[in-house]
Amino acid sequence: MSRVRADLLVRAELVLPEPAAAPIRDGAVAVRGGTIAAVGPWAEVSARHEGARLLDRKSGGLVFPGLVNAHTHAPMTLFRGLADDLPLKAWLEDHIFPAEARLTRELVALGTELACAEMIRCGTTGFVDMYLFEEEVARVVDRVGMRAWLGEGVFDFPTPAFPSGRAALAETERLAAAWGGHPRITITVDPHTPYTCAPELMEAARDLAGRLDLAMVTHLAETRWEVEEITRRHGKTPAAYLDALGLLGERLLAAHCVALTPEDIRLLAERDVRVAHCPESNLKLASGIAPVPELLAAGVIVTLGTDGAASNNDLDLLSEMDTAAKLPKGLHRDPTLVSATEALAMATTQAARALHRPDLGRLAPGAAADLVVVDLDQAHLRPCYHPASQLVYAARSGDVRDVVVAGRLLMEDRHLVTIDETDILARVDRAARELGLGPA
Ligand SMILES: CSC[C@H]1O[C@@H](n2cnc3c(O)ncnc32)[C@H](O)[C@@H]1O
Ligand SMILES: [Zn+2]
Repeated sequence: MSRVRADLLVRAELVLPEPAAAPIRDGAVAVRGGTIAAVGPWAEVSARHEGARLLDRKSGGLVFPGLVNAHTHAPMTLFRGLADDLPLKAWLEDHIFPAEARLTRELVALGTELACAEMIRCGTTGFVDMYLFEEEVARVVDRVGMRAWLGEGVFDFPTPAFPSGRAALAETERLAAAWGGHPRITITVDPHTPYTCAPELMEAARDLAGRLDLAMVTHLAETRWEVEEITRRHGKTPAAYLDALGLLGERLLAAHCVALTPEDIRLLAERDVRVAHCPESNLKLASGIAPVPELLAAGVIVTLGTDGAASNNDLDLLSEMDTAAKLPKGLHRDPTLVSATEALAMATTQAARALHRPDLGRLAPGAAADLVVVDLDQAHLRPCYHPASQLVYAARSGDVRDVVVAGRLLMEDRHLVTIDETDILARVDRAARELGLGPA
C-alpha cells in the first residue's frame, strides 16, 4: 500500500484526542499542511503515512490538544508583581492605569513576546487578548506562530493608544481589514467594561461587531462594586444592562462573570453568551468566585482564562485548570463538581465552541494541528492512570516538552524555536528598569 506524505509525525506513549476520549497507547498524530491528517495507533498511522519529520516521544510522551487561554492581556507581563494584594478598583485606578499611561508600541511588543514565551512553555497554543496598541500584539503573534483572537481595548477615556473610544473602534475596523484572512489571527471588538464605556459606545461596538461579523470580548460582573455602580447608573445588573443594549448573544465572550444573580445566569444561558472564567485573578483581586457549577448547569459554555500577569501573576493554564477544578469543590464541599476532564475541556473543546471554531480543541482528522507533548517520565507524573487527571492536578509548566501550532513546532524538547528567550529576558529587565515603576 502506498503511503501518504505527512509534514510531521508525532509518536507518543499516550495520545489523548480530547478530554473525555479514551487515550491511545503507542499512538500517533500525522500532520499535513497545518491540519491533522490522522490520529490513531502508531502501527496504523505509520502504515498509511510517511513523515518528512518524526517527533519520537514514544517513551513518556503524552500528546493532547493545545490549551486556549480565553482571556488575557498579554503585554501586562511587564507589570507582573507591580501592585499585589489590592482590590480590583484600587489596583486598576491607582497603579495599572498610571503604569499603562507610560506604554509605547515597543513595550507592548516586548511584553507580548514575553507572554508568548511563557504561554508556550505552559502548553498554550492560542489566546484571546484585549489590550492597547493591539496591532503590536498581532505582529508578535504573527512572527511567533501562536493562534490568537485580538481586540483593541475600547474605553470612554483617552489612552496612550487612542484619544477616544470611537478612535479605538475605528482602529478595530482597520485591524479587521488588515488582518482579515490571516490563518491564525482573528480580530475581535473589545469594549472594556460596562463601567468604562458609555451606553452609546457599547452600542457602537455592538454595531461594528454585527456589521463586520466579529466576536466581542468584554469584562462583565467582575465585582460587587461593578454591580452596585451599574445598578446606580442604569437601574439594572451589568448583565441585564448589556442585554438591554443588545450586546448579549453568542458573539459575546464575557470575562469573569463573578457577581451574577440567578436571573443573570438564566439570561446568559438564554442568550448563549460565552464565559471566560478567570479563577486565579478573581481570587487574587478578592473579587470573589464565579458560580461555575450554576453556569454549567444552566448550559452556558464556560472557558478558562488567566487574565493578565499583573493580577494572576502568571499565564499558566495548567495551574488555572487545577484551580478551576478545586475551587468549586472546596466552596460547595462537593468533590464531584468540575472534574479534571471538565477543567481540561474548558481550556480545549469548550474554548473551541466559545470561539466558534469546531476545528480546534481536539485531535481529529481535519482539525487544526495545535498540539502539546508533556513529558510523563518524571516522579510527579507516574503512574499515569488518567491523562486528564495528570494534566490538571499534577503537571507543571516545566513538564511541557513540545508545542505545535498549525503544524509548526514552536517548542521542541523545551527549546523555543521562534523566540530568542535569552534576548527577550534581558530586554524585559532593561525595560522594567527604564519604566521606573518598581521600588527605587
Ligand atoms: C482596554 S485594554 C484592557 C484593559 O483592561 C485592564 N484590565 C486588566 N485586568 C482587568 C480586570 O481584571 N478587570 C478590568 N480591567 C482589567 C488592563 O489593565 C487594560 O487597561
Ligand atoms: Zn481582563
